[in-house]
Amino acid sequence: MSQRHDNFAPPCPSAPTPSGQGECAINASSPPAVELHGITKRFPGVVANKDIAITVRKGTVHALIGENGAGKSTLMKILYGMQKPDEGTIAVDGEQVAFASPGDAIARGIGMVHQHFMLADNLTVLENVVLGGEKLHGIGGKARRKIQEISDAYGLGVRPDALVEDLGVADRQRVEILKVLYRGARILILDEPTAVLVPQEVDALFDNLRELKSEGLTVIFISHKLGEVLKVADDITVIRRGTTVGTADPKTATTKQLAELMVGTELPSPETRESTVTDIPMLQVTGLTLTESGAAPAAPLTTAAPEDPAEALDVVEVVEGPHPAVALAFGGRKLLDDISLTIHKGEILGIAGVEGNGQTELIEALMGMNSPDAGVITLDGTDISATSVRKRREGGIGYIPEDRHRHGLLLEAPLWENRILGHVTEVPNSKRGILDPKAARLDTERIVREYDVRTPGIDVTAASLSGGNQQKLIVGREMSHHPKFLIAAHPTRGVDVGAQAQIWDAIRDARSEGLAVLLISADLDELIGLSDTLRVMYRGRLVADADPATITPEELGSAMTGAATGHLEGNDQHPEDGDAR
Ligand SMILES: Nc1ncnc2c1ncn2[C@@H]1O[C@H](COP(=O)(O)OP(=O)(O)OP(=O)(O)O)[C@@H](O)[C@H]1O
Repeated sequence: MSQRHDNFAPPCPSAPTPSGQGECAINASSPPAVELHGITKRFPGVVANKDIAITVRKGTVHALIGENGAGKSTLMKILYGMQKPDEGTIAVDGEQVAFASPGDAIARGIGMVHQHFMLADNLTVLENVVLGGEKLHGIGGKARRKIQEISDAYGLGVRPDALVEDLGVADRQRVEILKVLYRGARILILDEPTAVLVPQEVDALFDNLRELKSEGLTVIFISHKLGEVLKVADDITVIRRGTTVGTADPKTATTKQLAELMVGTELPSPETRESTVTDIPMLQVTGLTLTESGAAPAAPLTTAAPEDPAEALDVVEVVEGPHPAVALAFGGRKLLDDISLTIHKGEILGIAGVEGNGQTELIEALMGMNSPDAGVITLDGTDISATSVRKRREGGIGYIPEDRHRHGLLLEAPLWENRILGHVTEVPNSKRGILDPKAARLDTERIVREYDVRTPGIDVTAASLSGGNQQKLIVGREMSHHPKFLIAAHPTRGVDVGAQAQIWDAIRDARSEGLAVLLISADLDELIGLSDTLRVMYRGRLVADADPATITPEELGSAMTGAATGHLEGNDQHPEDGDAR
């Protein structure tokens, strides 16, 4: 497959070129916002960045794309002072810089918004923004005025006194953006900013980005969503296997061309194949209810390195919350409100919903990680409502978690131990109840091969894999146990287009052999394309059904924000939901 296309130019040279030479032409009077030249970064067994050259023009939105493990995050961490390059130079606004820490980068006007938001829920927007930046504008009236001023200037619509826990995902993201602007950022790095947004929210974010660049700010963002990249970027740099392979012009390039340049394959489509839904129920949930103060916190799998690997590789213990009657007496908010659903053998049931509407609690209830106040869960005809996480896993539940760092991996453990995680008693990890590291290692090597996990070996830690490669390892592990029922939460989040197709294929192949799947995804194309049945979750309730064959992402997106449209088969009276509300 050709690596270069007519629309692609070689990487920009480090020095500004005279005008009239395509995308690299930069107004000589205005130095580029960022110039990276000859950046090389090595990790044991891996060259993450190799002689990278990128020129980011001031006042533009610059997209960084590339397959999983290509080196995008490493490069941005270098620009933000989180990591030091082994070789190469960085120039900001035409001046060479060397950052020892993010503090140095912030002082030079560089801000980064991470994929995982870092706001304190129980504080207000104002408190979150000033936290750690008290010296800038104090903590009172001056800070408030500054926040309002920034919010108005860039159309962010942020309310200083709102409590962060009351804000949706898109609002939180705007607070994060405001926070870096408050600290004086003129160059913003956004790491996969649209991964958690519905289509309408993506459009609003892009309006904000346009606003920022019209004020002369520069945005660099990492994304795997090529359609969005073409919509908002002024320049696109493609990274492949650690090095820049070209820049693309969003005015003329297509997603197909970008995908080819990135991974050498065509853009996959998640369209559902022929239906394989049977009438045999695999998972049945009736009347599942969970109130806020009764919700048990979901403990992490464990992050400390334990002495006994078998102990570490087992799954969480449930922490009991207060008695349900106590919780109700205090009038807790319902996180799950009388949820009933059935997933049949061979069926993928997709749940659409803005994050924070009960999806996490539903997953935790199905896995046995919280204690619902009421409701019955049966798996393949057996009541599992009161069984442990381990028993549910052994009973055939596969689990691709929402948060792979909290619930999917032991970050400091090697890959082969992560392959055992959650399946410690099962073949091939154990033989007659005794751990079999040799077999587990061999099987890890198979998963690495089959799922194309890019790694120098199976003894490196999970933390050293790129985000997408961590995801491939988890999917490979879960599918290897041939579950009866799979909880797939954002199964392709952070995964490049090539690996995405592979994960979709793995799920669909297993479905055609009878796997029942609960699919939760913020990627509405994926949700619509893969699901046989769609339900919409809003404020802890399943409020509507939709037909994946006819619904559009936009229609689904508005239903998710609570405004069910006529295009949905509005479903206050779904047969399984009990009384109409
Ligand atoms: N701290 C580290 N130690 C060892 N190897 C690392 C470390 N950080 C990154 N790597 C390796 O460097 C390479 C580039 O990783 P990076 O996270 O930059 O990729 P990426 O393009 O951001 O991928 P993704 O799209 O999956 O997030 C990968 O092979 C990764 O395993």
